Amino acid sequence: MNSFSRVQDQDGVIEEQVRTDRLHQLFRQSFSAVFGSYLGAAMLCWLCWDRFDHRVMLVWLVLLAGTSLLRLKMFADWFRCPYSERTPARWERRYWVTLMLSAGVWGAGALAVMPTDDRVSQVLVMLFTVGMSVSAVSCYSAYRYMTLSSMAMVLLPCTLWLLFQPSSMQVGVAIAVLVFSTFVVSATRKLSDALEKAFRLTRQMERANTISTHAAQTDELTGLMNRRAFFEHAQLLYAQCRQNQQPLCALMLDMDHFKRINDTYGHQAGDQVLRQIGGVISASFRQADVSGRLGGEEFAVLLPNTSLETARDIAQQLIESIAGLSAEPVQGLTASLGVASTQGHEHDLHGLMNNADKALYRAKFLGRNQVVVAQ
Ligand SMILES: Nc1nc2c(ncn2[C@@H]2O[C@H](COP(=O)(O)OP(=O)(O)OP(=O)(O)O)[C@@H](O)[C@H]2O)c(=O)[nH]1
Repeated sequence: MNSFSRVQDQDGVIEEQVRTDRLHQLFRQSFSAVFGSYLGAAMLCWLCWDRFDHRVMLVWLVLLAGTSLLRLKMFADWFRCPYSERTPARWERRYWVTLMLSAGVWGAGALAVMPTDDRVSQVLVMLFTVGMSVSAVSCYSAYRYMTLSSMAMVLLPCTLWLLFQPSSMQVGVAIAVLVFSTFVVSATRKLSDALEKAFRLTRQMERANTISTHAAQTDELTGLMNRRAFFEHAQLLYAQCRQNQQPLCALMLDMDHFKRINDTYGHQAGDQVLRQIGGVISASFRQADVSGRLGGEEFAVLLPNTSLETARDIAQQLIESIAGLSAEPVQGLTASLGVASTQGHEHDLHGLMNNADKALYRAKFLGRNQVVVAQ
């Protein structure tokens, strides 16, 4: 994969994360709206009890109760759903459908209960529909299209009806509502843009932080942990093994006559060898093991819950894997290894590493290309 498509890929991941953040925000923001919309309708009915047709009012409230229950069921499913399954692909459509149902019943019901010959009731109904639309801005701002369409479903039926009435007062109210709505519509754009920008910035900062942390901990040449990161992880592993009363083994590896490789084939060939050693180490150990390049051509690995015998066998296999490497034009690569364990010893991490180091130098002293176990 080239760097351009990698960047595109990462941008795609961020876009998906932003979409998911918006969905979570939508669910967080709008739970109370389910009760709010029903209460609004109930309050309007109570205020206009003597002015509305009771049968129409009852049908409206029953239908609204149905859509509210549908929405509550959706929220219950959302809260029960595992975090990993709260994805836009799974929830956006369901949310949209229930919202449209609920807003549609609200808007159509408001028109149905509104008496054609009672101006006071008409103004009250309009007051409530405007109130409902404004609260949609605060509840659904993470999704502009949801805000706008729920506003339209609630507001438009009554407003359009008023707009085509003979009285100038009714037409005036409808025009005022439409003018007012245009301001709200432009506010929704700014609000949802600001939210999206905030989500994107947060995700980009998280990504930059991950990249810089990884860079600060990684040895560029081999891809293994660098010295500092190795000792940070080693401390944690040591404490964990001590707490669980498990043995911890340390392997110290040093390439033999590496200076000769550099001098004979050049520094770049030496770098290539180190890269290959990094590859062998990465491929040879478990996830629970901690490995790193301590500097130059020296590497270390910590093996938790491993006996000294197993660690020695692993070190021997490592020598064989290195001998089998083909790093043209370099031939006959060898390494020396020192192995030590906390088993039967009372030393701390530095004591353990020191013992492995002493064993390594003994391996060098004994002629290199071998494993020596610390006594
Ligand atoms: N190519 C390359 N060489 C490095 C790097 N870091 C250290 N070296 C070289 O590794 C060599 C280490 O040499 P020495 O410490 O004398 O060890 P050696 O030649 O391997 O000898 P023994 O360890 O005694 O077998 C030096 O020449 C360093 O310059 C690196 O990142 N890349």
